[in-house]
Amino acid sequence: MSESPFLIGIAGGTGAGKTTIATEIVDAVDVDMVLLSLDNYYCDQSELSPEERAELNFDHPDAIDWERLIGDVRSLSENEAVAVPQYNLETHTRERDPITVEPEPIVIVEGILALYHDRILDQLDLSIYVQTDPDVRVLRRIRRDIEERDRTVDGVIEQYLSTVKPMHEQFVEPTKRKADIIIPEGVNEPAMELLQEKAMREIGPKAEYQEM
Ligand SMILES: Nc1ncnc2c1ncn2[C@@H]1O[C@H](COP(=O)(O)OP(=O)(O)O)[C@@H](O)[C@H]1O
Ligand SMILES: Nc1ccn([C@@H]2O[C@H](COP(=O)(O)O)[C@@H](O)[C@H]2O)c(=O)n1
Repeated sequence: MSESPFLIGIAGGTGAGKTTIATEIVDAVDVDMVLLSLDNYYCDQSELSPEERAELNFDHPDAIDWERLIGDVRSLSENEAVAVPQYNLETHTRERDPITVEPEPIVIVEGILALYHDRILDQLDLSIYVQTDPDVRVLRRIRRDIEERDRTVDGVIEQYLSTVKPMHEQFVEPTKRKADIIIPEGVNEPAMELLQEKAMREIGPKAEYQEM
């Protein structure tokens, strides 16, 4: 692959539907893609006790290992493979072994702060902000965190009020102004069709070139 991949950033509050949108684009467009989630780039906290880890603020930009993320996005944009860290959201720790990810014609970077850092933003060809009502997001989050992240209702509510909501207002929501496109309420058919067409248009000539 000689050309640079097309880089898409998808930001938005917790539970907005970022992962769902990214996955739908990957599934619907007949081109190989890399999906890079900011959830993989949380700093390792294994030196702390489980109780101390659970108290951390995971919604402040300092929670993210930006150097690693910025380096990996740059490597993928230069068609180099990367070793993506694997993060365990139940234990708040980084797994021992990363997973090697090969470059592909489309790279999607997805996470609450995907549009926060200028060194990521500068590399993006298309920036998207998913805007979903806070009450919808928090209801989705309660269900997801209990089912998938081994959390309790009380824990989710406490975390939401103490860090998730204030950090959203301070750091996540303002990145909406940096987005090329704002998608309301997560996955919706017209928006998905437009995004899929856009991805195909951008990558079409490269895909044809690859087949030669
Ligand atoms: N448009 C939608 N309608 C209903 N449920 C949705 C929709 N989009 C996402 N969800 C659900 O909400 C939860 C959070 O969605 P997700 O895509 O993981 O959000 P994010 O990545 O923004 O945190 C998941 O359980 C998902 O299945
Ligand atoms: N150890 C961690 C790391 C992150 N979180 C929360 O995840 C949210 C971001 O993920 P989304 O899929 O919801 O975008 C973020 O709001 C953090 O609070 C966590 O709980 N524990």
